[in-house]
Amino acid sequence: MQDTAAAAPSAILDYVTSCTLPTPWAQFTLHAFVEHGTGKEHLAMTLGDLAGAPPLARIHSECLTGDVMFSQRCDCGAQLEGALKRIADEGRGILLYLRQEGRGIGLVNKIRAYRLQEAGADTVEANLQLGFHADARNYELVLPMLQRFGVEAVRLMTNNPRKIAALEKLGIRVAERVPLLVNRNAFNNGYLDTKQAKLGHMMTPLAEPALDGEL
Ligand SMILES: Nc1nc2c(ncn2[C@@H]2O[C@H](COP(=O)(O)OP(=O)(O)OP(=O)(O)O)[C@@H](O)[C@H]2O)c(=O)[nH]1
Ligand SMILES: [Zn+2]
Repeated sequence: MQDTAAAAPSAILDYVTSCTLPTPWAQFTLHAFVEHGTGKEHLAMTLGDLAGAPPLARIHSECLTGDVMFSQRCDCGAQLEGALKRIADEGRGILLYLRQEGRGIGLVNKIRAYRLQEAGADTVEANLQLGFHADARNYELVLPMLQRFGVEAVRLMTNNPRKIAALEKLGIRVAERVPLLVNRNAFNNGYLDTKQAKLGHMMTPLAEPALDGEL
């Protein structure tokens, strides 16, 4: 059964239900959405009152290997943890967890792409060799998800200029970009350099105090 929704129904996904989610850093509320057509289950984690000034926000793309299995090939797990810690520090914010694994190509294809990377391709070349775009993600779900919480503008934790452009195209104002530079290591150094060189990621040093393990 669907809970009573505060926002108008969306044509592309349903808000279903929520529960409290205690984490090491704060007690969040976890919200479940189901996308029409694909049936994919997308999540939001919220903390505090989101009305008023643009809240701190993270739009996180699923990375099972990084978020769950502690993979050091990428920076995803550390970014997820860093984003939740920052929201907890402010006592207010929202994280959307979008099920677009492997920049939208899925887990099995990401593993194929990793295998090609072991043979010398970089992260972009591997996607292209498999017949995919370098980045196959779509952010259209973000608008109805944020609308569910009355959020029209955000302070976005990201290094990805294409994510900012995608949100602004949807009509979501990015009031500020908050860099999220975490866990550069011997295994993901080349991957992060390729993201900067070929995907335009902004790998600038932070102008604010670093989190544990942050660059
Ligand atoms: N296809 C592919 N996907 C990858 C690879 N490494 C990580 N990913 C996926 O990339 C997504 C995260 O993309 P990133 O570019 O790290 O981060 P972003 O969300 O675009 O940018 P930030 O907001 O700065 O973190 C997740 O869906 C990961 O599963 C890879 O080598 N190949
Ligand atoms: Zn990852």
